[in-house]
Amino acid sequence: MAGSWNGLISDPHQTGPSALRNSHSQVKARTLKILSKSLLFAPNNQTQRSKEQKKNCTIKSSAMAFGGSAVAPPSAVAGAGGPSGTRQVKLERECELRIEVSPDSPLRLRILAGTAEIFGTEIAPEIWLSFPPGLKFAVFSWYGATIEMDGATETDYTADETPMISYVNVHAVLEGRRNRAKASPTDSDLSQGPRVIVVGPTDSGKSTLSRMLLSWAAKQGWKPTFVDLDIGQGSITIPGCIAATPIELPIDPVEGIPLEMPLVYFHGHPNPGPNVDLYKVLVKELAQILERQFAGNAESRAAGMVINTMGWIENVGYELLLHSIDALKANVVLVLGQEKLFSMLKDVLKSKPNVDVVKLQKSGGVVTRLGNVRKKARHYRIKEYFYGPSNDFSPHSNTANFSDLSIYRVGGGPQAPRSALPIGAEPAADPTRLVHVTISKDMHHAVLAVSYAKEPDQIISSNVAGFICITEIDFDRKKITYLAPSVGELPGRFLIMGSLAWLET
Ligand SMILES: Nc1ncnc2c1ncn2[C@@H]1O[C@H](COP(=O)(O)OP(=O)(O)OP(=O)(O)O)[C@@H](O)[C@H]1O
Repeated sequence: MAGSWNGLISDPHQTGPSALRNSHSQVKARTLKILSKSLLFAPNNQTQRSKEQKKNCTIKSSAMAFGGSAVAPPSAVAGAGGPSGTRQVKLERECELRIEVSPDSPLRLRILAGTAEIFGTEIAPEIWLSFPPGLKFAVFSWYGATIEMDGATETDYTADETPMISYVNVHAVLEGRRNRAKASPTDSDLSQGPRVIVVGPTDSGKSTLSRMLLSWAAKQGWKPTFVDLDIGQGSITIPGCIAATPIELPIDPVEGIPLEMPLVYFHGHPNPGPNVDLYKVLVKELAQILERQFAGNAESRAAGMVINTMGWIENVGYELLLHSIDALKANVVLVLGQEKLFSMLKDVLKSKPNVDVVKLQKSGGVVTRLGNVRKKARHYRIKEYFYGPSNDFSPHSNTANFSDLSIYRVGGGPQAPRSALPIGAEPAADPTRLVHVTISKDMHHAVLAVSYAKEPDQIISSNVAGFICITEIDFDRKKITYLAPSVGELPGRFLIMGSLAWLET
């Protein structure tokens, strides 16, 4: 093992982000073609920006050095209550500026001096970045920085106590494992890099930690695979999905995960409750495809994966976590902010000596989101899918005949009539039964996934190309009008319906 999970790294220059840069830029030419089918439908004008970001990303290895954690208090503290206008904040080393952008207007921010990063991605000096209303984030500096803000915030304050050192220590251990995997013969088990799963209750900072680990790894030239199993607040595509995508560059702090080639499976609901078995089936499907992909690509196998999970950790939620750990063969379990979950997992996984269960502190900056905020966030993710994070995509309103589309639901309906069952047995709904749906007025505003399946019986095991939202149904002319991310025919005729709906406001 290349270091301990909670110990400090003695030589950050060996593990800092630029230490591996050259060796990895040599392998970069072999572009990762991880996923056979991409989200064709997804608008894709984020690439250029990510590349520019990369040009500007120059974290030096020293910027990731760490040691003690006692830090002098920051010299500027803006209190809650929505300061506005242009102002500067001086961040001391290993401190962070926590910001909730005003719900009504965007915030501009730039680095005037020093270096700082947002959730693992370094911010280019002097360039203004614009953050959308309501966004919650932190600007962290390893060595100190002066930040300028322009616009209103709901709150902004600096914090000198963060768990960042323990997080970067985890990164360093993962880095060691990736290097060891890369140096191992490709046909040996040792060539598999870390498969990290981040677990914890809702609002413990799972997505944020996943993002940091991915961005730090990408910064060093790895292309780790991000697997997002959080169907409520997923960050790869719209809610109701599980998805995976390679991360080739540090994640853009404003635009998020690039939608270049995600592998997406549609559950259709913002929590697994309505169809727990389907959730398991989809996680298994996704795991199998990734397994195949890793088998043929030593580079992505060595880089490994970071898996984000749901905050549902009790009862069935806990079972689903165990199922995901098993299906994706996770070998590092990072438990955020919950002692009970940590000891339960440690206990149940002690029979697997190759699995490390590591407890990490939750950041005090993580914002708790109530039900209505989560609902809003889901709505915003769907809007973002069609219109882009900066409202710069152009979705299209298209029309189709009823007969052109075949819409299915997964689950529901009795599996067999009572008469066909053994005496005393109750008919149960088959969770993976496909049910053909007749177009009705209830489908107004429904968000449907477009399946890559060629035949109905392939629908459950197929990934999806993208999504449409039904905006109008004309029963007289038997026509449906829908919003799609692009013009032209749908990439498949089979559509999957769940409970997701979106009303453009
Ligand atoms: N250090 C921080 N400072 C300010 N905001 C933060 C910080 N860390 C996380 N946040 C914000 O807190 C919110 C919750 O964090 P995050 O999404 O990582 O939690 P989560 O455990 O994944 O939640 P869930 O399980 O509900 O999806 C997000 O809006 C995130 O941007």
